[in-house]
Amino acid sequence: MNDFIIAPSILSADFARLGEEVDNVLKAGADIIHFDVMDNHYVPNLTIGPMVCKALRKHGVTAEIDVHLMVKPVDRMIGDFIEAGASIITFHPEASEHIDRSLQMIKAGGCKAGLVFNPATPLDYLKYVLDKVDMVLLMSVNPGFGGQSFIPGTLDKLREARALIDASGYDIRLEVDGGVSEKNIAEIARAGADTFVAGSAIFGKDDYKAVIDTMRKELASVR
Ligand SMILES: O=C(CO)[C@@H](O)[C@H](O)COP(=O)(O)O
Ligand SMILES: [Fe+2]
Repeated sequence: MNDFIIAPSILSADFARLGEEVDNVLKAGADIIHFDVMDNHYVPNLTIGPMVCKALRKHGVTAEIDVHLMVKPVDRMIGDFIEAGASIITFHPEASEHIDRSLQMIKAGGCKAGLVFNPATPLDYLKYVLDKVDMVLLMSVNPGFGGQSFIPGTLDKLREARALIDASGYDIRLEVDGGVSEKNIAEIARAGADTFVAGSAIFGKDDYKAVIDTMRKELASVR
């Protein structure tokens, strides 16, 4: 696994050719696949569920699948995604009645677990579960749609999250999601992120490899 992880969001892929799109973006140098699950309840949009995750595994995808649950309630979906072949499952703390239990369910199923913080959600929950999370995901847009602009205040929040993670001594990835592109990825990495979700910036272009190569070049200038 690279020090910096690039996680294309398939939300912006061509769903009619999803297997091929995932193969192409992995061939182009992506590290993992970001899989956005929206329920038209927690967020005002509806996307894909465990059956599609399972279909990608059946298609032959072996890369990690990073499932971002934007659903409420959370717990019923956890078992389904474990069974469907998810590698990482993250959820929004406001959407779970019992955050600690949801994290434990994910870990018990052999997946990595993470919490997702919306732009205006404070990081407070995190300090009580640092021993149970493998990933902290900061939303840099309000969840529900691809193609939105990066909210600049996320940079300070990333610095805050990075300090918390480093002080904890645990091995926790810090992921950022929303409006990430080759233009701002270096600045985002300097603020402390190590895992970068990008949907429209990659799938919105014809040459996925060219975008990912440029992102890696930008990241190389950071460390
Ligand atoms: O979770 C979400 C949106 O809610 C994301 O994963 C988006 O899919 C990112 O899309 P871009 O902002 O990179 O286009
Ligand atoms: Fe996402």
